[in-house]
Amino acid sequence: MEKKLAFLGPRGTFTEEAARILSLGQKLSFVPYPSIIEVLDAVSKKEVAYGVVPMENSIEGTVNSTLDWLIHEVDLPILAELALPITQNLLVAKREHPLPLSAITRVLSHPQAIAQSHNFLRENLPEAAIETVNSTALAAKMVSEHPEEPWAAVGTRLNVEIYPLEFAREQIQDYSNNYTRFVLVGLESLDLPVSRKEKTTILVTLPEDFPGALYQVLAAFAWRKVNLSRIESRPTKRALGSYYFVIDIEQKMDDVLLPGAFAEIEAIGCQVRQLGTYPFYMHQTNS
Ligand SMILES: O=C(O)C(=O)C[C@]1(C(=O)O)C=C[C@@H](O)C=C1
Repeated sequence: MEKKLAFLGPRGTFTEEAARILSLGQKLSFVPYPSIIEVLDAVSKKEVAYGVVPMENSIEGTVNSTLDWLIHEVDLPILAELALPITQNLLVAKREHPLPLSAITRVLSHPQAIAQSHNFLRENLPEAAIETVNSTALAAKMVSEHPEEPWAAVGTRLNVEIYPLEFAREQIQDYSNNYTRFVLVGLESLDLPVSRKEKTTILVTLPEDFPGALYQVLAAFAWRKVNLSRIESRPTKRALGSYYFVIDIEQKMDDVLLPGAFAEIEAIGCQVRQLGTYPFYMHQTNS
């Protein structure tokens, strides 16, 4: 039986696009789930073998629900990561006479997509009500199902092929260099293409009342000349002002350097949890 891969649905999300690129050449059946949390839970409960979810956008930053669920609720290794260029478009239902922008009363999309097109929406549709939903494709589907309403969705070009929609305006994102990083998670291994870039992500908990602990964590990598590309603090949810640090390391897990750095960090009372060691891919074009 074909293994299943869960993605943030419905059909036509950026996440589906990322999932298809990440699993190229594999025989997998794709299953849409209505939210990021449901994707991660489906993998954790082994309803599916793999899941793909968005992790970070270059304009809007971390997708908190992904990171928090991976930290607090499930124990799923990251198997691969893909950076995909994102272009947002204003989509309306297909109709006989084009709908002028000034007639649009409601704009629907995923909060990240709204945030990526904030200036365009403020300048061109100042009167429209902005409403957030679970994905860009859900917004597109809802707009296409109500052709009689002057509504618009912010979403991918792909949606125009899937739903009866047309472009009201193409390329509406506020910055042209718009990328989102997606992660593939799963409890089973997968044959992935070799990549020139490998990464390791860890979660570090600092001891309480230890002045300079974060400095010492960073020092353990610095003197080994290990490159870090991200350090992000997320609340532990246990007390106000108590944080985890999520650190992206620009190399795969090895036998010497990283175990040495982790042991040094643990020796000062920190906890280290590996979230994955995986290949990183960069995709240059999108649909
Ligand atoms: O709604 C979608 O199409 C998604 O795949 C989600 C998502 C996100 O969560 O960041 C993915 C990429 C874009 O940054 C906007 C939305």
